[in-house]
This record gives sequence, C-alpha cells and structure tokens, in this order.
Amino acid sequence: MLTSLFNYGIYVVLVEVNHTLIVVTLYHTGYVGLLGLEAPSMTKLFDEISQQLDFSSCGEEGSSSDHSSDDCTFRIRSPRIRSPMIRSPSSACRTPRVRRHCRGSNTLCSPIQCTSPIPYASWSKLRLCDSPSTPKSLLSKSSQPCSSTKMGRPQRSLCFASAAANLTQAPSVNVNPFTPNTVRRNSEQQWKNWSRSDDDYGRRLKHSLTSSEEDDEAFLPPKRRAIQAFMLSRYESEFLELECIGVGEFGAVYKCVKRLDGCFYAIKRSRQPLAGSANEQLALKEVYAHAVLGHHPHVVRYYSAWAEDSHMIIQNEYCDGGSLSDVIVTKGVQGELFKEDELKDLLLQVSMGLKYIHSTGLVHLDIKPSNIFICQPPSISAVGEGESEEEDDGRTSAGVVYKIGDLGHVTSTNSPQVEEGDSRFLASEVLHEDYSHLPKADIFALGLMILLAAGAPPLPQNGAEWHSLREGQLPKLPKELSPPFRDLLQLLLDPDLTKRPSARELCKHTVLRDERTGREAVELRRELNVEKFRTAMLEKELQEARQAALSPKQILPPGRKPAAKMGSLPRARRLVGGKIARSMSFGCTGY
Ligand SMILES: Nc1ncnc2c1ncn2[C@@H]1O[C@H](COP(=O)(O)OP(=O)(O)OP(=O)(O)O)[C@@H](O)[C@H]1O
Ligand SMILES: [Mg+2]
Repeated sequence: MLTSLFNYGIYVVLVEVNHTLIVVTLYHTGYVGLLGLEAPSMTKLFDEISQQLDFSSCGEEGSSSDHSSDDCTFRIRSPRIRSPMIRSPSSACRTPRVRRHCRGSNTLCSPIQCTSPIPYASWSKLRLCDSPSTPKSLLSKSSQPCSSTKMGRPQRSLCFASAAANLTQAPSVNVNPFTPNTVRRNSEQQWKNWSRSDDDYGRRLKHSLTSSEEDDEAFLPPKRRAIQAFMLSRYESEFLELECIGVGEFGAVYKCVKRLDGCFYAIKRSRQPLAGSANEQLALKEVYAHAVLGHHPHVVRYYSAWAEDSHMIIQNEYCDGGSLSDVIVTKGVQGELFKEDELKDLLLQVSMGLKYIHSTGLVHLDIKPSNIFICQPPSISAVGEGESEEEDDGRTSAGVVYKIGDLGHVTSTNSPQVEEGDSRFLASEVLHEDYSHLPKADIFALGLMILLAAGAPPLPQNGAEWHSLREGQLPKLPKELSPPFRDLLQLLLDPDLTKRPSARELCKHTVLRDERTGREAVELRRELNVEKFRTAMLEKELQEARQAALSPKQILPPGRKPAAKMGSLPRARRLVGGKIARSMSFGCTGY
C-alpha cells in the first residue's frame, strides 16, 4: 500500500509522539493528512517503509520538476531521520500497556488532533489540518476529465486510462464479427494505415470509432433524437464516408462503411441533381438492371438505392482491388504485362458475367476496363486446410475475381433503348443503329478490352484507326499471344457479328477451359483416390464387425467388456488412416 501511495506522489512522514506513531501524509498538491497509528504497528510499518521505499535521493523519476527542494525535507528518506525515531527513549516504552490498549484493534486509530509537537516552521510548511484531499478523493479527482493545467504523473496516467476507457465504449460504427476474411484483412490493414496516417478520412474514422460524442446521443430525450435523425440524410446517418474511389461521367463513387454492419460498400452518388435530367434515366436504368440481375459472382452486387436531395445514391458491393483500368495503368507504369493465362482467366470470368446478364435478356453496352472491378483473393491463411482454392464464388487459381459493374447503359434485348457507351469500345453495328444482335456488341467490347489488357496502345475514339479496328485489324501487341488465343480474340472482333462467339460459347471455349479442365481433372482424380481409400477403410471395419458378431464368446483382454449387441460393438481400431477424421468432406469445385 505504501508503495502505491508513493507511486501516486504521496509521501509519508512518521513521527513518534507519546507511543503513538503519527503518520503525516504529504500530497504532491501541498495538502497534508495526519493519522495516528498504534504503537505496536509502528516497527512493522517502519520496516516496511524502509524496505519498500527508496530513500536514497529526492529526485526520483518524473518528480524532479514537480517538487521543490523543500519537499525533500519533508520526505523521511534518510537514515538520519529514521534513527532518532528508533533510538528515541519513548520508543523503548513501546510498552505492553500501549500494546494492551491497542490489542484487538489492528486498524489505524482515528485522525489525531492538531496538537503535535512538530516545530512551527515544519507545521507551516505542512499546512497541517488543511487536508481536504484524501488518497481516495485524489484518485477520484484524477479520474475527472483532464484540464489544461499541469498535472503530476499520477493524474496524467489516470487521464490516459480514462481516454483508453473511452475506446471501449460502443463505437458509432459497428465492427462486424462475421466479416469475410478478405474484408477483415483489408480493414485491419486500413485501420493500421489510418492509425498511422493523418489523412482526413483516417481522422474521421478514428474519431468516429473513438468519440463518445455520438454515443452520448443515445442518452438524448427521444424527441430530440427523432429531430436529429430527421435532419440527417440517410447517407450520413447510415454510412461513414471513408474516401472517394472514383469519379466518372455519372458521378462520384465513395468507399463507405455501414455503421450498422461494419462492412465496406461502394456508394455511387450522382454528381448533379437528377430530377428531370437525362442522367436520371441512366441512373434509373442502373438501379433497374441491378434489381433484376440479383446476385452473380461476376457481377458487382447491388444492395440498395435511394434519392437524396434529388441525387441518386446507389449502394454496391465494394471491390477492394479497384478497377481493371487501374491495374492496366499500374502494370503499364511498372513495365509489366498480363500473362496469357491471366488474360484467358479475365476473358473467361467476364464471359461468365456476360453470359448471366445476357441470359436475363439484358445487355451491358459499356464493357470496358474501368467498368470491370476486382476482388482480391483472401490471404493464404484464410483458406482452410484441405480446401480447394477454387471455390464456387468464382475465384480461380489466379485468385482475383473480376466483376462487371456500372450498369448505367444496360438495356433489354427485346425493346432496346440504346444509350451509346464509350465510343472507343463501340461496335460499328450499334453506331449504325442495328440493335438486332446487341449481345454481340458486348462481345466486341470484351475483345477490345482484352487487347488493352494485353498491352495494346490506347484505343482511338474515332478516325481511320477506329475503322480499321472494326474491319478486323488487330493492333500490334508488345508480346505475341499464342495463335489459338489470338485467333479467338480475332473472332471476338469479327466485323461479321454472327461469327463472334456468344458469351455462353466463350464460357465453354477450349482455349479458355483447357487449363481449367486440366485442373479440374487433377482435382477429381484426387477426390476419387480419397473416396477409394475411405471405401477400403469402411469395408475393413465392416468385416471386423461381422467377425465380432459371429463369435460373441471371443477371448477379450482383461478389463474389456464383451460387446452386448451389434450397435454397441467396441470401436474397431482403424488399421489405415487412423489419424484422419471420418467426417472429412471433399466438395466439388468449378462452375
Ligand atoms: N463497386 C466498386 N468497387 C470499387 N471501386 C468502384 C466501384 N464502383 C466504382 N468504383 C470506382 O469508381 C469509378 C467510377 O465508377 P463507375 O464506373 O460506376 O461510375 P461512372 O460515373 O459510370 O464512370 P464512367 O462513366 O467513367 O464509367 C470506377 O472506375 C472505380 O474506380
Ligand atoms: Mg463506369
């Protein structure tokens, strides 16, 4: 206890008066407390002080600037002061009488009167009897909010603890415990980055997670809360905006965290008020398309949409790898190229998304790198043992998932209302208003997109080059592709749209599926072997069980009870694969 008092800047002076030990407590604030202590406890207490406190110097850590030299004179530190007390004549009279008097009372005596014979000079310095601060009240004072005034070390540390305690209060953004590993890892990394960085979003998120201001709102009267909620926009009340991740023709896209579920979303907000504008139709198209398309691994997932201040707001899945356009630019800067396998994978995945879109009677009409979004693979540790890396969520060996987004130009094949997309990717038949085979316009744009990813120079918006591309002349690539793959791309850009493969055909195309088929074959062979192994084990167990059932009077080792019936047969020890769990399952993969 003494040590802890000492740590809080409380110093104790012991003076013996008439067989009673006076404990003078000096606080760093200048206040002094007096306590009388029974004589029998005196020696014990004194010894404890001698052992636990360092009396060697006045300037212990953190206190040198906080204490004047006067303070040192009041701290009983030196043996010089200690000795007289022990050698004091009255100490010899630590009498049985006194002991008897105090026997049965091991507690401290009540505070004594201010009649101590301590010299006046010392008393005046001690400001005796002027001690409103007990250790307890000091502690409670310290836990009050920090003021700007200079504080002693104990108060500082208590304020810090109090700030830390705020962190544990309910944050204004929930943390979702079931977040998929990709997002969690990303959010952890982001959190670390934000914690380190001083950028505005980092500050906002940190503030939001640590501030108790918003939590205080929970204690507002219901009426005031209702007014506040009414004044807040849905966007502001439901989401915390983290950063702007893209600006396009339609508006800006923000990365946000939803306060309720703690997950990231991409929120697209129209730049200008939409009411009555041409963009209103585009925005509505996007919402209609998303709503009809539902959920597919290769289409950016839609969650919700609403209008606010006559701006359209669309809440979509957040793709942590950004857009394909970003990746192409980054690779270009780093002098890297997609490998042919990666290009095939990209083509296959986007074809799968298109196959789905086309199967619902819709066409995208704005396929281009900035509208293909990427979801990064989960960390290696997140893939469980024995799990295939190729899951049914569309992830392939390469890891990333490509998703078709930006459905602002989607229209139906039956009654097309074509809003031309980016002219660089526009098929010539659409320019000529031939809407009879619109899905093939998506295939044409897809072919150009793969060429860009393969390192083709920027596409022309018009002119001779634009036309030559539509006449089937492929641009020169920095690295030659294999002839079958190149032929396939040539087919995608065929001026005769009927020759272009459909998305469905592309998904089954041997050039794209060969590798995947090979991987699937290996996987299937592995599964087959496992099943054979399990069958062999089961047969062996069955055989043992049969034998045990046929010879009930078999000789059993001592201490082992005979099995009463088939159902309670002793569990046969597996001779093979004893360490493998029997419930192990091996799911099928692929699409
Ligand atoms: N779901 C998402 N996940 C991650 N980033 C996204 C997402 N949606 C959009 N972005 C980012 O925002 C940019 C613009 O998004 P989007 O294409 O949807 O808007 P837009 O206004 O239609 O743009 P544009 O007219 O250029 O196609 C994208 O290129 C991308 O960088
Ligand atoms: Mg876009």
